[in-house]
Amino acid sequence: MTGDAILDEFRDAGALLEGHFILSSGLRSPVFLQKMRIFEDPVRTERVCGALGKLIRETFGEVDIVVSPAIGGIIPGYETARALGCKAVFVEREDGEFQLRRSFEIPEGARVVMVEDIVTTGLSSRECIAAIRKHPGTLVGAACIVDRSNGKADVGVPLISLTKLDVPAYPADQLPPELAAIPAVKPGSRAITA
Ligand SMILES: O=P(O)(O)OC[C@H]1O[C@H](OP(=O)(O)OP(=O)(O)O)[C@H](O)[C@@H]1O
Ligand SMILES: O=C(O)c1cc(=O)[nH]c(=O)[nH]1
Ligand SMILES: [Mg+2]
Repeated sequence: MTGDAILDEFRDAGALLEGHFILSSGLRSPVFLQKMRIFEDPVRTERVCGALGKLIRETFGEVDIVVSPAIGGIIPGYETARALGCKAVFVEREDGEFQLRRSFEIPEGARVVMVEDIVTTGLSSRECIAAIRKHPGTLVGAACIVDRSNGKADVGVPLISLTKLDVPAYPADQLPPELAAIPAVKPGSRAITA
């Protein structure tokens, strides 16, 4: 699947949003990829994650476990694992920090790939990787559907993506006037409390 075909999936799903968004990192952007509009469609999700699984196998070889960061990573992690024929587990926040919970295990000798939906700064990926590294198992690399950092994010292991984007993201105190004029919304789950 080409990078353009991936972006067409986002367009066709109504997942390519324009407005004023507060990203997980706190940065602001006029563009948001609402991946859940992809994941609401199992057939589209199978197509996209099938392509990610293929790229992972070509790049990293056989994999035993996919680990993803909740919430956004859970569905693509599961579907990519299905394409790879391996297990899917996820990390979730406990006191703000990603942890492997629910009796999930990453045993000694397991070949692990981290699967993220979207990478912007790479912060969530690095946090997920830090949680993975508390367990035995060998992290062979990281993969995402869209890399909004255009290849600039450093997650500490090789990161592959189905497509790269170069979209603006600004610190909150450096907004261009056209963005400052629009009320900001925060679609993601970081810092949401019960
Ligand atoms: O590379 P980063 O700067 O970390 O940004 C990307 C992260 O932001 C989103 O998650 P978010 O924390 O918004 O929550 P979600 O997974 O529940 O959507 C997305 O799912 C990635 O995990
Ligand atoms: O950086 C983010 O938080 C982010 C960007 C994006 O386009 N989509 C998303 O789900 N999260
Ligand atoms: Mg996320």
